[in-house]
Amino acid sequence: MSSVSIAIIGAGISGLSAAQALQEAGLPVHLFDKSRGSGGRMASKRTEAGRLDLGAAYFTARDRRFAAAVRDWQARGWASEWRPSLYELRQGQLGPSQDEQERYVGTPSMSAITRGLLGETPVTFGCRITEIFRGTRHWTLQDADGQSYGPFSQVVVAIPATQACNLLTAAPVLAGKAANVAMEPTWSVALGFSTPLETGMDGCFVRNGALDWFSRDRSKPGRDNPLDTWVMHATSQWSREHLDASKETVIEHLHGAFAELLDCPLPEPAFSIAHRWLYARPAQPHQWGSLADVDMGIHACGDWCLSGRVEGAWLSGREAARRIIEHLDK
Ligand SMILES: Cc1cc2nc3c(=O)[nH]c(=O)nc-3n(C[C@H](O)[C@H](O)[C@H](O)COP(=O)(O)OP(=O)(O)OC[C@H]3O[C@@H](n4cnc5c(N)ncnc54)[C@H](O)[C@@H]3O)c2cc1C
Ligand SMILES: NC(=O)C1=CN([C@@H]2O[C@H](COP(=O)(O)OP(=O)(O)OC[C@H]3O[C@@H](n4cnc5c(N)ncnc54)[C@H](O)[C@@H]3O)[C@@H](O)[C@H]2O)CC=C1
Repeated sequence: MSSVSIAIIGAGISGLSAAQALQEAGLPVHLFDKSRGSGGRMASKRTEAGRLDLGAAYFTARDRRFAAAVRDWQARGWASEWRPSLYELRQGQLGPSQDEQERYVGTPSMSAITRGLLGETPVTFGCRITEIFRGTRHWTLQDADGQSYGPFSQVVVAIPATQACNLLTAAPVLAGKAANVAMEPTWSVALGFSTPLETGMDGCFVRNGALDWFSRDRSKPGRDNPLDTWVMHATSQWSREHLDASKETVIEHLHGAFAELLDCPLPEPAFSIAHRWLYARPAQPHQWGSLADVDMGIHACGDWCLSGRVEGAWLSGREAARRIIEHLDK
C-alpha cells in the first residue's frame, strides 16, 4: 500500500469523516484548512460571551451508520442528546411544537466533535488551497501564498460546492457538477442578556420573514455561559436580500424580529454578534454520495453531495473514503 499521503482539503465534518475512515483503513492523510481550527460550518465561535454555535445548531441521525458514529461521540463525551422545549410559528401564533425527533449537539460546544475527530491527524491550518495539479503520478497543491505541498497519492476536496469547483479544474466533469450546485447564504446573530428571558422556549421554528430559527444556548447540555444567549438564523431569502448589509443593520433587524415574536419583555442585550455564512446550505439536496474520478484519484465530498446537513456531510466524507479504499484494493 502507498506510503504517500492522501490530501484532504477542508477540515469540516465531511473532510474529517473521510480522514477517519481512511486512517482506519491504514492510509496516511494530511488535512488542509484555511481557518485557524477545524469544524467549518459546524464550528463554534469563541466570543466574549463564551463559545457559541453560530453555524449548525444541532443535528439529527436518521442513517444507521451515522447513528452509530453519534453513539460513539456520546460515549467519548463529545456529543449529547439535546431535549429542547420546541416552539413553532403557525398562522402568526407561537405555540409549543413537540415531536419525537432525537436531536444532538456537541458538548461543551459544537466544536468538540470535529476537535475530537481531528485528534492527532496531521493538519495545516491557515492555509487556503487555490490550485491542485496532477503530475505523472502524484498530486501537488498550492496555497494562496504560492507555497506548494506534495506529493499526494489522491486528493479529496471537502469544501462547499461553489468553492470546490475552482479546485476541481483537473476533473472537468466534477467541476461542472459542483458549478451547478447553488449554495444559499445565512446570516446568524447571537444576543446575550444579563437577566434570563422569562420564556419557556428553548428553540423555535419561525420560517417567516427575516427569522428562520432561534434557540437558547443554555438549554444545550454542557454550556456554561453567564449570559442568557440566544442564537438566531435568518431565512435564506432574507439573507440573500441583505447579503451586503452591515453587521449592525443585521443585528438590529433580527433583534427587532425576535422582540416582536417573543412572549415576554426583551431587555437590551449585553452582547451581540453577527456572522455571515456565504455558502451555508445547498439550495437542493443531491443523491451523489460523493463525486469522483477514481482513476485520476480526485474526489469531492461535502453536505452538498447529499442532504445539506451534518449527517449528509459525514456520510459524504465516508463515501469518498470508501471509493478510494475500494479502488486501491482492486
Ligand atoms: C447557519 C447554519 C446553520 C446550520 N444548521 C444546521 C443544523 O441545525 N443541522 C444540521 O444538520 N446542519 C446544519 N447546518 C449545515 C451544516 O453545518 C453543514 O451541512 C456541515 O457542517 C457541512 O460540513 P462540510 O464538511 O461539508 O463543509 P464545511 O463545514 O463548510 O467545511 C469545509 C471546510 O473547508 C475549509 N475550506 C474551504 N475552502 C478552502 C480552501 N480553498 N482551502 C482550504 N480550506 C478550505 C473551510 O474553512 C471549512 O473548514 C447549518 C449550517 C449553517 C451555516
Ligand atoms: N441555516 C442554515 O444555513 C441551515 C439550516 N439547517 C437547518 O438544520 C435543521 C436540520 O434538519 P434536520 O436534521 O432534518 O432536523 P429536524 O428534523 O429538527 O428539522 C427538519 C425540519 O422539520 C421541521 N420541524 C422539525 N421539527 C419541528 C417541530 N417540532 N415543529 C415544527 N417544525 C419542525 C422544520 O421545518 C425543520 O427545518 C433544519 O432546521 C434546517 O433548516 C440545515 C442546513 C443549513
